[in-house]
This record gives sequence, C-alpha cells and structure tokens, in this order.
Amino acid sequence: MIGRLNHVAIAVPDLEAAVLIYRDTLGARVSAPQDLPEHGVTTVFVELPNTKIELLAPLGDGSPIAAFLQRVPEGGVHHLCFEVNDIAAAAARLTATGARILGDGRPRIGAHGKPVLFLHPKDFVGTLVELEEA
Ligand SMILES: C[C@@H](C(=O)O)C(=O)SCCNC(=O)CCNC(=O)[C@H](O)C(C)(C)COP(=O)(O)OP(=O)(O)OC[C@H]1O[C@@H](n2cnc3c(N)ncnc32)[C@H](O)[C@@H]1OP(=O)(O)O
Ligand SMILES: [Co+2]
Repeated sequence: MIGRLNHVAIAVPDLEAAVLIYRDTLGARVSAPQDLPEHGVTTVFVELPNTKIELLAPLGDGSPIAAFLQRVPEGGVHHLCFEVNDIAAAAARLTATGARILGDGRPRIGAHGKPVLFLHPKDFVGTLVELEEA
C-alpha cells in the first residue's frame, strides 16, 4: 500500500539555525519557509535527489509539535511521510486493522497541497507516520 518516502520531518526549535545547517554546512537546496497555520507549524523543505527533509518549527498556540520539543529541546526526527495512491482507501484499510488516525480522522491538505493524515506513533513501532496522497 505505501509507496515512496515523501519526506522525513525534523522538529526544530530554531528554523533559521536549522536552515543554516542544511544549506550552508551540508550544502543542500532549501525552500523558503511556509507558514501552515491550520497545521500549527512553519515548514522548510530540504530537497534531496531521492526524498525531502521537512524542517518543522512550532507556529501559534497549541502546535502539535510543542510537547515533542519540550521533551527534545534540541530537536529530533518527528515523523516519516509515505505516499499512497488513494488516501481514503488507505484510511479505511488502516482503521479496519485498529490503527488510530489522529485528529478527526479525515484527511487535511498538507504542505504540498495534497490530502494528508497522521497515524498514532504507538501503533507504528514508536514512529509518527504521515500518509500523503500521491
Ligand atoms: C503539514 C505537514 C505536511 O508534511 O504536509 C506536517 O507534517 S504537519 C506536522 C505536525 N503535525 C502533526 O504532527 C499532526 C499529528 N500529530 C499529533 O496529533 C500529535 O503530535 C501526537 C502524535 C498525537 C502527539 O502529541 P503530543 O506529543 O502532544 O501527545 P503526547 O505527549 O500525549 O504523546 C503521546 C505519546 O506519543 C509519543 N509521541 C508524541 N509525538 C511523537 C513522535 N513524533 N514520534 C514518536 N512518538 C511520539 C509521546 O512520547 C507519548 O508517549 P508516552 O505516552 O510513552 O510518553
Ligand atoms: Co510532514
């Protein structure tokens, strides 16, 4: 069911510092920051030949990454995003197995303008999983 690895997300306390590391120290191509108020994050994408790294900083009150950054103040790997062809079919299959979809269970439009949903890390060997419709 899952296809390509769309991105690996890293939650960071300081987006500018993280951009310097990826752009200047590691020499990667880095996008401009994008505020996504409906997701409570600001994102920067690092473009690699085979996938992307999503740098995530909290935006506004009640950001879903706030508690994570309290636990890991220096930042760390936050989620993996896999592509699926049909997100409604993927959601139906996953809920049938008992996996928990986070939020209201319905896909929302993600950073690439496509529907995304998130799966509870406790159901996926301790890793928060995002699915994005390809
Ligand atoms: C726009 C976009 C895009 O790419 O298109 C994005 O990615 S937006 C990316 C930001 N949006 C999201 O992440 C949306 C989905 N995420 C959420 O709803 C939340 O972050 C949760 C995953 C529910 C976690 O929330 P929070 O940390 O406040 O809850 P909590 O403290 O009760 O955590 C419950 C348990 O899950 C663990 N836990 C929390 N976050 C985790 C993570 N990222 N990876 C692995 N485990 C994690 C905690 O340690 C805790 O374990 P213990 O019970 O053992 O202590
Ligand atoms: Co993501």
